[in-house]
Amino acid sequence: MFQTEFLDIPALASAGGEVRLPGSKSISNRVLLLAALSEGTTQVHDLLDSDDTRVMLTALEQIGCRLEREGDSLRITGIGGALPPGTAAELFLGNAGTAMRPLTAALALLGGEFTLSGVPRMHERPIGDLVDGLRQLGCSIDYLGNDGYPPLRIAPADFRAAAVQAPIQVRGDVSSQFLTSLLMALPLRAAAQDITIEVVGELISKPYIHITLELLARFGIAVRNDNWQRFQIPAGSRYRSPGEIHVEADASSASYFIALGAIAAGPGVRILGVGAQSIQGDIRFVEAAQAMGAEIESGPNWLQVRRGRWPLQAIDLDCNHIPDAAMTLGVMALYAEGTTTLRNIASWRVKETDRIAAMACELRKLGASVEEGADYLRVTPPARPADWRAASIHTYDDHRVAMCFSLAAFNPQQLPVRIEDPKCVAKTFPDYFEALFSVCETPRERIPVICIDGPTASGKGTIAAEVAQRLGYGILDSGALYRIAGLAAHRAGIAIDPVHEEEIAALVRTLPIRFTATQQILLGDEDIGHAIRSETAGMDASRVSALPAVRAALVSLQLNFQRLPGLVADGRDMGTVIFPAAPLKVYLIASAECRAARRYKQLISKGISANITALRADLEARDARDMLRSVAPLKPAPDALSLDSSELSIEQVVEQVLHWWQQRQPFKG
Ligand SMILES: Nc1ncnc2c1ncn2[C@@H]1O[C@H](COP(=O)(O)OP(=O)(O)O)[C@@H](O)[C@H]1O
Ligand SMILES: Nc1ccn([C@@H]2O[C@H](COP(=O)(O)OP(=O)(O)O)[C@@H](O)[C@H]2O)c(=O)n1
Repeated sequence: MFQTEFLDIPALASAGGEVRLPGSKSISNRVLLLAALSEGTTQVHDLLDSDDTRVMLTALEQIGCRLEREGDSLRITGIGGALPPGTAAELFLGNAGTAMRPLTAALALLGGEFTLSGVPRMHERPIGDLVDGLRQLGCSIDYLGNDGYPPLRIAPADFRAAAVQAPIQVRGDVSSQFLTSLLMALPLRAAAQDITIEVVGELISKPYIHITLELLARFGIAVRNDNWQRFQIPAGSRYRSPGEIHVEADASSASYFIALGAIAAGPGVRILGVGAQSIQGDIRFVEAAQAMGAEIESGPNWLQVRRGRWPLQAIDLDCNHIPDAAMTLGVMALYAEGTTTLRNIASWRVKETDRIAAMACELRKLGASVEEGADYLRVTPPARPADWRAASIHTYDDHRVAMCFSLAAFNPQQLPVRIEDPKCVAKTFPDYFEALFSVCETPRERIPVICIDGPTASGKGTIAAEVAQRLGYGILDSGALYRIAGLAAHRAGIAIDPVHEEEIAALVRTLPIRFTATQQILLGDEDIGHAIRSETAGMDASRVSALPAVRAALVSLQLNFQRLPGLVADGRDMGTVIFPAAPLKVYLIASAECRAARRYKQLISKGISANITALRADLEARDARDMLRSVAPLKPAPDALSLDSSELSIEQVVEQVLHWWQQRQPFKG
C-alpha cells in the first residue's frame, strides 16, 4: 500500500495482463456458513483472507466441520443440518458481524450449548431484533451482558412446543444482516412446513439480501421473494453442497479495471475473481462500460476487457442500480465523444463525501466542463488534447475518488496525475495502485528517475531511501551491485584486475541478484546485505567497477529498475551514463573529514570495527579511483544540481531534494 502524502502517476500508455481482485467479505462468510450446514464437502475457491473470515472458520471447526487446505482453496465438510450429539463450544467472533449474527441464528436452531462473544466493540453492536425473531420460534437465547447485545448463551430448545405457523417477524430497517441470518438458518426448520419471514419497516440494503438469496439458491434452497416484504422458505428445503464454489471478487473494485480495459490501448485486461453472472449489483457496470464502447467477454469467474470503440461513446444513464461503480463512468466520460450524463445519483451526496461535488470539482481540474445538479452530473471532456491539465486530485478520504481518478493518467496530452492521500484506498482495496501498475505499461522515458550521485559516504543511500519513501518510488542502490560483483569475484577466487575482466563480467552476468520489497539484497537464497557492507567489500567494489566489461554487464539490470511509478537511483554514474535523461540529478558531496566521521559512526553502530584515520585514507583512495577511471568516472552530470551536505542534517538534504523535485512538477492544486 502507498502510505505517501501523494502519489504521482506518470502518463500511462497501455494495459495488458491479469489482475486478481480481493474477494468479497459478505460472500465469503455466507458461503462458509452454508457449506458448514450442508451435507458433504464443498471446495471453496478464492476465499477472502481477513480477520472476519478467520473467526468464522475457527467457529465452524469448533462446531464439528472439517477444514482442509488444498492449494489456494479450502475444503469444508459440513455437518449436514445437525450437530453431533452433545456439541458445546465457546465461540469468539472478534468484530465480525457477518459471523456473529448468522451463527447466532444457525446455532440457536441446531441445538447444543454455546456462548458467543467478541471484542468489546462487538458487544456494542445490536442483535436484539434477531434474538426476538428467533425467540418466536422457541429458541433459547440469553444475554450474558446487556440486553439486546452480545455476549449470548444459547441452549437447546424444545421446538415441538412452538410450531412455526405464524410468519416470523424481523425488522429490516436496522441491519439487513438480521434478515440474512434468518434466511440462511431457517431452512433448518423447514423440513415439514413452509416458513414465512415478514419484514417490519422498510428493508434497507436490498442488494445484500439479493446476495443471500442467490447463495441460498446455489446451496439448494429456493426462497420465494414476495416484493422484499415476505420471504417464504418452502417445506422440504435442505442444504445441498454445490460441490465447488468460487467466492466472487468485489464487483465495485472491478469497475476500475473494466474501465482500464476500455480506455487503454493494448491487448486488454483479464480480471480474475468476478464474472458477468455475478450476484453483486455493481456488476451491471459491465453494461454501462459496453455502452461506452468496451469489448467485454466473461466466464463464470473472469472478465476480459478490451478497448472497442475509440474514442468512447458518451452515454446518458440512470445510475441508481450501480451507485458506487458509476463514479468510474464519470472518469470514462473524459475519453468519450460528446457529453455524458449520469442521472439519479442523489445518494452520492451522502456517501464518504459529497461525491457529486467532489467529482465535479476534480473533473474540472483536469480540463472537463461539468454541470452538476441535485441528482445528476453532466461531463464534457476537454475539447482538444491541449486543453487537458495536469491536476493534483484531492481525494476527500474517499477510496473511490482515488481509484477512479487514477485512470486520468491515460490522457492524450501525456500528463501525469497526482493522487493525494493514496492510502484512502485501504478501505476496500489496499493494493489498488500496485495492481494498477502491474497491468499498465508506459514508455520508459515517461517513468521519472531522480539520480543521486556522489562520492562515498556523502549520504546518497540515506537520502535516496528517504526521498523514495516520501514519493512511493522504487530504489536502485547501484553500489550494491558493484559490491556484489566484487564479493562474487572474491569468493570465486578470481583476482580483481584487468587480466580477469572478461571472466568477472561473465560471472556477473550469471549472478542471481534480487532486491526484495523490504530492501533485502539476495544472491540466490542468501541474504548478503551484511557481507557487502564491509570496507573491504567497498574496496573490491571500487576495483571491480573500474573494469568496463563489468560495468557493461550491469547496465540492463540497472535499467530494469525504472518501473512505475518512479525511481530514485543512487551511485556514481546514474546521471551521467545510466539515466542521462533523468529530470532531476543531484550531485551530493561532503568534506572528506565529515564523510570519514559519518562512515565511522555507521560501521560502529552496525558492530563492525573501524579506525577513522584508515577510513579517511580508504575513502580518499576510493574517490580518486572512482574519479580517475576511464569509464563512467565519478563526476557531476552537466545538468546536475550540486549539494554539499557537510553542514546539513539528513532532513534538510531530503527537503532540498524534494523541493527541487516539486519545482519540476506541472500539477496545479
Ligand atoms: N546530511 C547528513 N548529515 C549527517 N549524517 C548523514 C547525512 N547524510 C548521511 N548521513 C549519515 O552518513 C552515513 C553514510 O551515508 P550513506 O547514505 O551510507 O552514504 P553513501 O550512500 O553516499 O555512501 C549514514 O550513517 C548516514 O546516516
Ligand atoms: N553507480 C556506481 C555505484 C558504485 N560504484 C562503485 O562501487 C563502489 C561501492 O559503491 P557504494 O555506493 O556502495 O559505496 P559507498 O558510497 O556506500 O561507499 C564505489 O566506490 C564505486 O567505485 C560505481 O562505480 N558506480
